[in-house]
Amino acid sequence: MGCSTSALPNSASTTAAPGVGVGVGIGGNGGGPNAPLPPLDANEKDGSLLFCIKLRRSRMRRCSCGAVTLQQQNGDGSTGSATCGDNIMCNQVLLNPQQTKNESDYEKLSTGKKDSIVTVAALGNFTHSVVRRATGTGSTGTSGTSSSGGGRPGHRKSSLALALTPEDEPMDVYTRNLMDLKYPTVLPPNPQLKALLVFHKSDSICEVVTLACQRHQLDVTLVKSKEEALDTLQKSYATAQCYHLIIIDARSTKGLDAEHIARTIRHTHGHHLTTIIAVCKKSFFEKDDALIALLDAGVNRCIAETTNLAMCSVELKQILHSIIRPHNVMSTQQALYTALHRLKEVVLITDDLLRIQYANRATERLLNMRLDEIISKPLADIFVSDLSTISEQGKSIKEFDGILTVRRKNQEGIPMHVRVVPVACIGSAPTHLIFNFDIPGGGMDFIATLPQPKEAPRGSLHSVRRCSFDVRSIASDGLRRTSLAKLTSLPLEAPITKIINLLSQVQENCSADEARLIDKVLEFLKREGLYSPQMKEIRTDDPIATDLIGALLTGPSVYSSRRSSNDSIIRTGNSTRTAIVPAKMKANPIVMELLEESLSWDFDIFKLEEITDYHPLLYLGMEMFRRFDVFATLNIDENVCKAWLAVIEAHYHKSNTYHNSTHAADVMQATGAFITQLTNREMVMDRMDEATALIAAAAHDVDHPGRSSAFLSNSNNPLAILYNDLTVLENHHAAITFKLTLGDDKINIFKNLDKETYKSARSTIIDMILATEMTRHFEHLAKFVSVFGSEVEPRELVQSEEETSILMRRMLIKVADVSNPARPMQYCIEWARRIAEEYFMQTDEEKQRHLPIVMPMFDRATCSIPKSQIGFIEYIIQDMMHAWDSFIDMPQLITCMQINYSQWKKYDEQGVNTLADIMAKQPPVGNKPSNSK
Ligand SMILES: Nc1ncnc2c1ncn2[C@@H]1O[C@@H]2COP(=O)(O)O[C@H]2[C@H]1O
Repeated sequence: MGCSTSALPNSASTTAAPGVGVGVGIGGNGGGPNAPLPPLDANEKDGSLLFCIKLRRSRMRRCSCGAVTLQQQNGDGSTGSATCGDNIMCNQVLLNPQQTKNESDYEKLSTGKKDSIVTVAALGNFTHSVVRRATGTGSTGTSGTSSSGGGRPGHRKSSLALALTPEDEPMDVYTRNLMDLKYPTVLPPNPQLKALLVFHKSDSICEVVTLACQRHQLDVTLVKSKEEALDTLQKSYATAQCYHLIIIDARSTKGLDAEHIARTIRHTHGHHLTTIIAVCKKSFFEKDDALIALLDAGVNRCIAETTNLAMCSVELKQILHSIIRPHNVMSTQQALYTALHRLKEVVLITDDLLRIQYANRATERLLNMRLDEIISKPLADIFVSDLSTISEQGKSIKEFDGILTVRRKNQEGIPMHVRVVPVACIGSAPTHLIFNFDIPGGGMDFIATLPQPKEAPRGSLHSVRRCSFDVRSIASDGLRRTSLAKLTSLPLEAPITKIINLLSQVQENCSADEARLIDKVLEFLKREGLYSPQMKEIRTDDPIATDLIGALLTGPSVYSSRRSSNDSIIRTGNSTRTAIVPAKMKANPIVMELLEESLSWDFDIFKLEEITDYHPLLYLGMEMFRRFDVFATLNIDENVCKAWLAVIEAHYHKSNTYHNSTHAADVMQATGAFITQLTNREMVMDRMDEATALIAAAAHDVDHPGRSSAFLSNSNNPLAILYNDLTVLENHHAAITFKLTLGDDKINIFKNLDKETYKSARSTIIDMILATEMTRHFEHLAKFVSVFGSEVEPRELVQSEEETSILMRRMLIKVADVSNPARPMQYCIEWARRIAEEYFMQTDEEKQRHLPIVMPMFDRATCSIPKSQIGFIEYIIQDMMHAWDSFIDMPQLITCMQINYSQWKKYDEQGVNTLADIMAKQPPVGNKPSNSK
């Protein structure tokens, strides 16, 4: 738990911000404790001083004297406010735009000298009121005499100064400096800055850092361990708070692993703009490796330890200026993008070579094109008019204003009034040109009368830009979906999506009552069951592909009629396997070296299998758990996780050539790689989602008997009886995972979760494991494509954001489960060999026991492995990989898949068919799996 600074020594000395907020603008005030009031400037008349109040919608406002004023927005627009204190002159008064009309309201608030509202100024979207401040004795200069302010008597905080950093600025009061006006940007949010200090002991260095933070009016929380730090961040996330600055003690790795903490924080949702500082030993600065490792882990700056408060304070001040302030400003760009995107006016931005870099939604509508048809195109493609004048003008940094004819898709040109503004982003030559189109007749009505693009995803190329969101917010980020545009071209759109699209369109133009009814209809239509797959017709003359695809995608009923009378029951996994946890697992340097690459797509899982003596899941699992901080998320000891992995691994059958613990480790590895890529794309899953995804991956095939569900049904296996032939294996994998886990306290990784969290984790894990069942493959894929590739907002297609997240997690594990055809070729071939061998063994047993033969073509004597792989890729893998790549942006999946596909085609042409043929061409990777249990 984090301890508040009140527990720290000297925490009381936080009141003043010495030497900051030098008054250089309107109403500037030195702001230091003893700073004199600034001289009157040209704006002052009759002893009055002008200053700015930015009007905001928030209800709680802090007056500069430190008290909080409550603003009540009344229905009629008037504002009822409480004053800040007992007869104290308040030098900020909280106004809304309506209030500015009513000076008397304001006067009522100022119970001392009267301030008055002089004018209202508008800057961008924000309205500012210029307020004439009463001066003279008893005025604001002495407001600090209030006991409510918490400031020293006579001290006036820097609230009226032109603040240099947000922390210098008082809440809700901004003055704009010249740079802001010249290079307009959205002013950053201006909350109380919070610092999280991670020091494992409160020594003199920690004390000095704390004091320096307090000097700069940071709200400090001190924690002593990585777990506490992450816990505090997680809690702050839940309460929509944030830490702007995190300072980690990096002086020794004994107490804290600063590098790991920094990396974890940096990968945690919402922390890409958090400033992370490492306090290092002075000696670290003599050699660069330790510091570079910290910086690579996401630390913004390393500072040397010091017991000198002044030095530390200056260092901190520089950080506030040069990192935190720009980060705060950067964080506001999202608002600008959103505003631009939603603008009814047509805005388009090109680079200096007139290639389109950005187009807002209105541009799509105007041009009747989808974003992927617009972005990166030469501007000349969308104009009939000659553009040479513009480019000439652009080079000499002049604006253009004139009539140009725009070419709509498949239509004749439309003359438009176009204004072009060149902008220089770096250097003085224009790097970008902003195009603003005036619509003839004005307004959006004109655009609405134009035929609209049929399948335009409502997004922009900025989907690829870094956007802050987690999977749950996918629904609210229209931008994100552009890269999914190509999904709509997959032949998988469920008819239901079309219906919802049409109804949503009708809804826009109907009465309120009709709209309500349509809402109800939509609610029904969004229910899960209606997303029956529009299954791709299997058009293949190849009997092997037909066999395989049929067996994978069809339910058990097909086989039930083929049951033979002399079916027997096979024994399924032994639930009392003993797990051997290698005692020295950490000490093996070869394993550790290999695991360094454990998030890479070409990770050698077969080598891991070999060097861990068939314990790849234990080693890989611990590495994944460590990397994704599962121990902290589950609040569980590492040894419990280790024991859990060992038991789960022991319940995978070594005798299976494919469905063994190496496959589980492989799926877990792919899951880790996908989570990392989602994080890179800032589509962050929360920590619990990551943990449950990894657990589901590790356990998703546990106790697999090496035979398919159809085989179990055909052979009256007790599991098939238990689960009524429905999703037999996956139900068993999920059930046995929890049976094993809950059955032994020593491996119960969930034991420290509260009831609700456990319930939700359990449900996620079960859902993910069940999603690996192939009979619902097209259903899952169709829904994923429908929701993430649709032009309709995802939230309009699903019941809830949680459902969106579920769809994503299902696809994640599905792709991980059958990612082997998209792995580097040598691994892909080895997996194909292993699955073929397992299928052959099933066929052998079916023959031997006179059971129906589920895949007759998978006979070791005759089967063509390349043909089976070609079919598998064409019918199962290809569309799914494209869909997933569109979502996650991992082009190597597609590249590998295409290379493998070509290789299988080549083998097929060469007549390289049987396992023996393949082996001759491509010897197995790693050790051959043992065939004995
Ligand atoms: N390379 C492959 N070739 C053929 N079938 C495969 C291949 N990889 C995975 N599968 C099948 O896809 C199924 C996915 O779910 P399972 O792991 O239960 O069982 C898997 C295999 O039956």
